[in-house]
Amino acid sequence: MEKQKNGELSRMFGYAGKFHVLTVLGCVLSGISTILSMLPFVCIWLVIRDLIQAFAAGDISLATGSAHYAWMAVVFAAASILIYYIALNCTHLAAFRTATNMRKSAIHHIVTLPLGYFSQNASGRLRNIIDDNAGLTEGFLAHQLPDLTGAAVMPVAVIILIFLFDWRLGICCLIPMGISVIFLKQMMGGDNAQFMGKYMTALETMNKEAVEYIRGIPVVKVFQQTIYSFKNFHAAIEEYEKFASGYALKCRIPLTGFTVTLNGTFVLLIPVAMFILSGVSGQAAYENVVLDFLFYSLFTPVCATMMNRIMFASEQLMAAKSAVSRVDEILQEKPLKEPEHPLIPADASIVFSDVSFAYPGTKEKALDHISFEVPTGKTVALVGASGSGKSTAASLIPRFYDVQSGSVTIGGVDVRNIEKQELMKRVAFVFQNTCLFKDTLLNNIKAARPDATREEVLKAADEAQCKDIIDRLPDGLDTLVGTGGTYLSGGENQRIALARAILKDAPIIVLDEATAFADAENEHQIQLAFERLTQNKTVMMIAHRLSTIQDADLILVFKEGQIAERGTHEELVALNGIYSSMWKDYQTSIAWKVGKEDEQHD
Ligand SMILES: Nc1ncnc2c1ncn2[C@@H]1O[C@H](COP(=O)(O)OP(=O)(O)OP(=O)(O)O)[C@@H](O)[C@H]1O
Repeated sequence: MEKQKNGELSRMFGYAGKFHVLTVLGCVLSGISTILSMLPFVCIWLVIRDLIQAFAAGDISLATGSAHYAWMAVVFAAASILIYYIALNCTHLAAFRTATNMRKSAIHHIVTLPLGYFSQNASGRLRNIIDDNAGLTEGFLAHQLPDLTGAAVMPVAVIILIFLFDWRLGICCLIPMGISVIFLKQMMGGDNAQFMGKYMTALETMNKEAVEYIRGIPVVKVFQQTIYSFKNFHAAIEEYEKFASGYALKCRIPLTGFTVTLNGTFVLLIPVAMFILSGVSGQAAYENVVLDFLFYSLFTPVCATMMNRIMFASEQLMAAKSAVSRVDEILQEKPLKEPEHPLIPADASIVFSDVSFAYPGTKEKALDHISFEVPTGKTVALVGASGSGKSTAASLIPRFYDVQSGSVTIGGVDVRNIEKQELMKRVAFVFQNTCLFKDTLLNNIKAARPDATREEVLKAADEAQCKDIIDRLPDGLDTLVGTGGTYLSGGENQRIALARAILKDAPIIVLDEATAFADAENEHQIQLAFERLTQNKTVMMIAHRLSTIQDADLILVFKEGQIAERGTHEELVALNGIYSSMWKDYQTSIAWKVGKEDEQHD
């Protein structure tokens, strides 16, 4: 993976676009607000000094400046709050824009990636990276970054105040701050600097496994299992717990040191003040030391608060840096390579020439030197045991993956030399699991061809035998389906998928186990829809139900990534090999089923 040249912060600014100016402005304002927030302490000190001096002189009316200083304190405090409010508005605006742009960039990029990327990266993980990480960055830029800038101004202000009042007491304030930085470094530096990346990976894995677990809840319920049967989820929780508690344990001592040091400033301040007092003589000098001590007493908690803010902001900075890197990881994934000189296929024939393919990250070949031809308008059926490579072969036609050796051609052109849009126009793919978006049925079917009219959608739905579904739904074609919408059965979902494919009217149809989830009634309707869909098309079809493929022009029997047998139904039955025994098994199962039904009718 290409290494990012710029730091994470500048990449965050990159996402903000022109809005990054607002982040900078917000940080500057936050710094000004911090300085202003210290001035009331100076004013209060001046009020106290005025009062003490007047009191010592025995005439309280001499404290003429007190009211003035008190008002100044109010004005500075109000100005500090107002400026901080404006600062946060600026940083929030920029943060919202940054997070939105991060999400948009990732989502726009993701749709350009080969489909195979999604089988390697679970949806739970991707959602976590895109959504949660953008949220994390938003929180950091909106709140912690301006606080961090404000906090960075603090030591400078303390140093100035050291010279303004008593440098010895000022140093007493600075020493704990300095020591607390050492503890802070222990918490955030060394091995712990890598912690946030590992922690977020553990969190992503846990999210991914949680999604898998929730998807599998029906299995858990039906088979009376417990969470422990989902070992991966359990392991992910334990891994997460290991990181979280491991980090907490590592931070135990430095965090205690940090808190104690910051809150223990008085341990230094009081003896040093007493030491200074022992060295002065005269009431005025005595009063001055007490007044200076009072100032630092007031000021110490402000230093502690600031250092705490720095600590939380530093932690958030680690998280935000890691978040940006994760989103960048997605953006660096290579999109599907577009051909430099795209070619147009002459027809809808498909040719696999000596194709071999192994899934990314695996050594085992899912397809091993596969060759076959499907002339335009003909049907090829792929059969074979589970895991024999049928779906893999089908997925190479629309370039869900690219072959590693050999070639897949459509109309004489290698699919890698066909423009993505052109390829998608030519191939309609009906998946094993049909995904319906949370939208109306109309829009779900229209996804295949967004410019289709309502009439065209209705015609396609009718041809896909969806009329009964539309009539049954409360708002017909305008009924909301998909997650949270009206429920459709597996077979009904597949008929909708077939309606989509009919509407698309692509010359090549790839059907992946289109009847797998259907009951008898649905299967009959799917069969009718399928016949309509495949008229005059080149068809590649994967089916376990041998009844649906007897008329195929070519049947390929897959075994461990290779084609073990090929021919028409009759030829393969006569061959007395794998297909013939599959066919016998199928015949037996049909006979058994018919026998059962007869028994029930008797
Ligand atoms: N995304 C993937 N990553 C890694 N290996 C995979 C992936 N998808 C499939 N495989 C492996 O590739 C081989 C072929 O799988 P494929 O899904 O093509 O078989 P299939 O014949 O279609 O099986 P089924 O009938 O069960 O769908 C199997 O060993 C499978 O485990």
